[in-house]
Amino acid sequence: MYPIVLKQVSKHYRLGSVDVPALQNVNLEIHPNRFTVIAGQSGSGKSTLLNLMGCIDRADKGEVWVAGQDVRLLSDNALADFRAVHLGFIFQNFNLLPVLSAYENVELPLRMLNVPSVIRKKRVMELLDAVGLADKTKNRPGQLSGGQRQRVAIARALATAPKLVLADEPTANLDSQTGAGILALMRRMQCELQVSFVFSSHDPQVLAEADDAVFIKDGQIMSIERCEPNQAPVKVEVMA
Ligand SMILES: Nc1ncnc2c1ncn2[C@@H]1O[C@H](COP(=O)(O)OP(=O)(O)OP(=O)(O)O)[C@@H](O)[C@H]1O
Repeated sequence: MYPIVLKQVSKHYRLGSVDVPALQNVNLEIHPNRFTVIAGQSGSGKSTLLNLMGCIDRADKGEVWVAGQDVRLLSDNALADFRAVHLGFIFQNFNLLPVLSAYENVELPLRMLNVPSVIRKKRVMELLDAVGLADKTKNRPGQLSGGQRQRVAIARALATAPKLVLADEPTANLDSQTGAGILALMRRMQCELQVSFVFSSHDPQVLAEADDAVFIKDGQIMSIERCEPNQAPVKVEVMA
């Protein structure tokens, strides 16, 4: 099963009396357990696409299937619950709560799902250990470097064991060396936990790490390249 399927998806924004087309008739399948990068220039529609995949926003037209669910059928409340169970999110600005410690930030999604405290503690400590921050559990975001904050955000995104993590420009606010470390960490977590990662990015470093690359321009998919290990990328036909 594909973690995400989009069929003929369109999205417009209204800016006063002006209609802004952000996505037009997008057809896309995200393959499981891979790094998929949505690449395109500023304003091409990457964030809009990621927001629809992450059930943060709704399409005007077309079908969005996430983890086998047609998300059009879910009410706003059901959609929020669905997101909490099935999806993890990583943002370029980390979006950690500044008043909470690293431990509490990672614990939060588990609290929201009423996971018992003993299980929460085990899970949070395992994840903070996995991202190399076992000694920073009490630090607040303001007491961590940018790379360390993004590590906390990765641990938080994985806390509920989602099969799909969406990352909006995850390396944009990091220097290239720290960004490379973050990408390597996400790759390791992907392999160990069998998670699909979907990134939006114009960072060449991120694109170089992609298994699958989706190139978008003016709200339309221009091309898709899928790359098997140790093989040259294969261009696949974009569905009209
Ligand atoms: N809330 C909004 N209201 C009106 N227009 C919007 C809104 N959000 C995005 N747009 C427009 O929709 C189009 C796609 O925007 P989107 O943010 O998805 O692009 P992007 O590729 O993520 O850009 P960037 O790389 O700069 O973040 C652009 O023309 C943008 O101006």
